[in-house]
Amino acid sequence: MYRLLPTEEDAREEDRTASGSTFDPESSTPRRPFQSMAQKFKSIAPSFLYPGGGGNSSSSSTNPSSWRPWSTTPGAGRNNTSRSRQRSNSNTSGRNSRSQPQQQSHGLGNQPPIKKKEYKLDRLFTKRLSRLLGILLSKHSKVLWLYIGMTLFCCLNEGIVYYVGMIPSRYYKVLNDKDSPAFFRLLVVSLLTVFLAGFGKSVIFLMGAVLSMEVRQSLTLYFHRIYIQPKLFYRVLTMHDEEIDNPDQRITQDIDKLAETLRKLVEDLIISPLSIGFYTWKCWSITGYTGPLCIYGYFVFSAVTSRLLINPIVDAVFFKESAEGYFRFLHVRFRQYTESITFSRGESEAKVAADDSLENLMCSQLNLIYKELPLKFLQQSVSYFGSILSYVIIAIPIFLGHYDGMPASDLSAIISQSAFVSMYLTYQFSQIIKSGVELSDLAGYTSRLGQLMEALDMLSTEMENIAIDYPHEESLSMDSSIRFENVTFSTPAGELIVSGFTHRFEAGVNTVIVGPNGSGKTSILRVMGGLWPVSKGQVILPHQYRKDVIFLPQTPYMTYGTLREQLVYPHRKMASSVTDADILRVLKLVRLEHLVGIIEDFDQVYTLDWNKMLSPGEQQKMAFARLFYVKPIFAVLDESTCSMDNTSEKEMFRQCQLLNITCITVCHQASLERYHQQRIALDGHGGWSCTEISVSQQQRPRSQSQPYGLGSGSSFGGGGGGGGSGTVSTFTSMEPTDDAEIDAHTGNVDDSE
Ligand SMILES: Nc1ncnc2c1ncn2[C@@H]1O[C@H](COP(=O)(O)OP(=O)(O)OP(=O)(O)O)[C@@H](O)[C@H]1O
Repeated sequence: MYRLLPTEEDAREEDRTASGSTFDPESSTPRRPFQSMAQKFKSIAPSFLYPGGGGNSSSSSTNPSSWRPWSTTPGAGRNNTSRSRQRSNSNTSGRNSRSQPQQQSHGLGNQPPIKKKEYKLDRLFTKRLSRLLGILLSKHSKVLWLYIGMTLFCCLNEGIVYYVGMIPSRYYKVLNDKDSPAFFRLLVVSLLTVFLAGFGKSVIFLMGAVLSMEVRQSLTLYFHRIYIQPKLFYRVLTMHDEEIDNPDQRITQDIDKLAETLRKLVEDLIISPLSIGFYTWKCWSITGYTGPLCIYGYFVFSAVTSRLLINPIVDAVFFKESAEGYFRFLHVRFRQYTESITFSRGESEAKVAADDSLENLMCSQLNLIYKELPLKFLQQSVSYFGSILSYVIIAIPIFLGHYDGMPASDLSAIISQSAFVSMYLTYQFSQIIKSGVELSDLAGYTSRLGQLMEALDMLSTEMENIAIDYPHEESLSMDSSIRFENVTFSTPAGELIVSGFTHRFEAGVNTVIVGPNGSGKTSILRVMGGLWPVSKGQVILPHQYRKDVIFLPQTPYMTYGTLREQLVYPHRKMASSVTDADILRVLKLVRLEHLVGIIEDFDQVYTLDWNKMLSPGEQQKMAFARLFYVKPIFAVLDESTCSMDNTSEKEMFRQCQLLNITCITVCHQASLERYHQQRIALDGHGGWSCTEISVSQQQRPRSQSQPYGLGSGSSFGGGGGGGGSGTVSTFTSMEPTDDAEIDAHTGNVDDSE
């Protein structure tokens, strides 16, 4: 069966077990000021929150050279079994890598330290941001046009804002002069301009919101394109889940937050250079050089101080987002495994895990809040002090006597103008300082997305190299067999699974693959499907491989949609060509006719309900319905009938035979042999054997059939434990398994039919 990799939760559970301690949120130390909180966060956060930590730099997520061993390098040659094993020994990879850092960091107070300088505003950030901006600002992108439109509109609005800013000084003048007609004219004009300024601001807000949406859409589409790719998707989620935590969260949430942050930055800063130039000139003309000098000095001081305060925030944002992803992931898993948890009465353990994860999240959030505090303080002080500064600036020329002899009405107008101009200039600068927080958020999100992009790049290169070094060739002839020629392959952790496997899966000859747990039965299918590379040999697939070979996993994927779409999954576009008669025919073949009474009609869309409406056995039948609709040459079945009753199971194989579908079956029930003509047995140490299943064996009642591993006369090809291929040994080394019991137990029922 397809093996679920240990998740972070499993890892942490192992971690706790190893340390002999259980985290109890109730008894954990009370929250103390920032330092102790951060320490506590470090101590309880899962190790994946510290990429490359634990003093074990080889597991760093950002260091390409430390990528997991299974990856191939350009031009890597064949015969790398021993090399991959070497690599697996020297690297913290695969299953070993999961436990190693945990052993170092187990318990609650022995976590590896945060790599303080990992995420900050540096060259790497600039590189990653430029790449993201490159995606956004490509030639025909709407983002570019929105940005240009927003810039123009902001410039226009700035003109109106300046006009509004000058209105008070004109009021001072007309009021001082007691000029009533001028006052009423000014009133009308000011009302109109204020209205225009308000309208301008709301249009800018609208454009900003659309811009943020477009940014999100463009980036998400880009990530969908590079992430949801054949095989690569699988590799990220199953083999690189340690390096890239929660890619789903990065795509669904981090991009959204990045888009929102970019919107704020653009809105705040889009025309800052223009406004700063203009208001510097205006300020100079009113106050002389002292005004701009004071404001610029003030800005430089604030900018340097805020720069120092930003870097720690970038780290904190990154870790908070990781903790957020983990927390959400845990709840998704609860939903997914709700029944298993309830059956095993695991609710309290689930609660502890959820509380624990929430505690991590709260710690990282508090950590972020504390780290943002000094910056917030600086920002607030900068903006309040700015208003005082504007009066200090005009005070200088007044006290120096530059405006001596000027009428009071003119002087008050000048004071008002100067106050507005210098306040607006400091405001522009304070916006830049304020953007510091946004910039630190942006850097955090950029790191997370940058990491994902880099990992995906690396994996696609890996995939290309796999394609070059270990080709899964599609046969050029019309030969419809699947051929393994001297194939050797290992697990991602480098453990040899099968050595020198040579076999021809012929159409019309059903083959069963058997062996103890973990011996590599599913892995042979993974190699056949091109999910795993081989280190030696070749796999040759039928000419129309995609059409002729269909894989049925133990837990089929129930797609969201109509029954019609369910049936043609994954070829949704074909749904319209499926007639109602087709549906009824295949439902009957798999004994799911009762569905017709359950669903409203064949075009009614169902989402999660498919999993609720169909039991695991029925879901497996639905997978067979897809198979019977497509009628390929080969059906590759990975324990695909394990949840079915015996009668249904028998019926599925009978239908396969009637429809000329050849089965390649991985299974544990020896009873299934009766539907096959060939048996491939794996010993779990690289050895394998292939034997014919005699007619008498096929028809023997199940209670008398031998359990796997005891078939006399079988012989191994390949080297047990990685020995030279071609050695022959008897099959007796394999232990009898529980299959005998299952067999005897279920056999009676079946045989009675
Ligand atoms: N993604 C992975 N990373 C590391 N090792 C893996 C991975 N997937 C599978 N393995 C290892 O490969 C070996 C073979 O696994 P496989 O799933 O092929 O076994 P199987 O014979 O199908 O087992 P079962 O009978 O339990 O279904 C196992 O030791 C397993 O731990």
